[in-house]
Amino acid sequence: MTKQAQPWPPAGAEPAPAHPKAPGPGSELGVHFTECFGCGDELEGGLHLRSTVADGLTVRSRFTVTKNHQGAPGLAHGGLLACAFDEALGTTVGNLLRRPAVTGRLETDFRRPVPVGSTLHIEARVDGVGGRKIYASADGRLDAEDGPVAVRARGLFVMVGLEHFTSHGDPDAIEKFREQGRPVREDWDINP
Ligand SMILES: CCCCC/C=C\C/C=C\C/C=C\C/C=C\CCCC(=O)SCCNC(=O)CCNC(=O)[C@H](O)C(C)(C)COP(=O)(O)OP(=O)(O)OC[C@H]1O[C@@H](n2cnc3c(N)ncnc32)[C@H](O)[C@@H]1OP(=O)(O)O
Repeated sequence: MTKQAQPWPPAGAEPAPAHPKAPGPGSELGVHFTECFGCGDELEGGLHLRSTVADGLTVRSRFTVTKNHQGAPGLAHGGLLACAFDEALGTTVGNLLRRPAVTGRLETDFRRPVPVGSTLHIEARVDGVGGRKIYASADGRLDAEDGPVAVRARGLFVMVGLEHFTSHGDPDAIEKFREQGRPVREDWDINP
């Protein structure tokens, strides 16, 4: 049986303009939570992904693969590459639309091996919105912004209210998150 490619974003999705208070081109997005495995600076073995707004609805992220991220000897583990894309897509959605959202679905295509020591340059964009659903996609290139594509990903994010985090998360960690003062500021649209 032939598998039919599904349109992306799906029919019915609409273009999603950046939030009026979204950080502009050239803005460094920083760490959203210091204990985050994707971007946090407190975890030695974390991915330490760093992100910068490019233009429009695009964010460029960088992640250097270390020995902490291996699957096969000397090569990145696919699950950790998926984590890097979850982070890159999530930070794109969160910061540009300024709505709390969580990953509902994440698809990854692994096209080339990613060696330890290489840097993955991930370009992510918001493709559209339909109701509470946000569609985003990203390409990851090896060692340069115009390097060969190693990984591609698509994510479906679902807008949630703050209660998603307060009712399911750890109160102490949430308190630490609040004390860090980021990224929930007055200019976020909190209630979906
Ligand atoms: C003080 C607290 C902190 C506040 C934080 C605030 C801001 C965030 C901060 C910074 C942002 C910056 C950076 C972020 C960086 C990285 C982000 C990483 C993101 C993650 O790593 S996050 C962890 C993994 N993630 C989860 O832990 C989610 C577990 N999950 C659930 O919590 C529920 O499952 C939920 C909420 C997803 C939906 O549940 P729900 O009950 O609210 O809504 P429902 O089920 O009705 O879905 C609504 C519509 O989405 C469609 N839909 C849902 N899932 C789908 C799927 N898989 N495939 C296709 N469609 C799907 C339905 O079909 C329906 O579509 P329709 O409306 O058309 O019917």
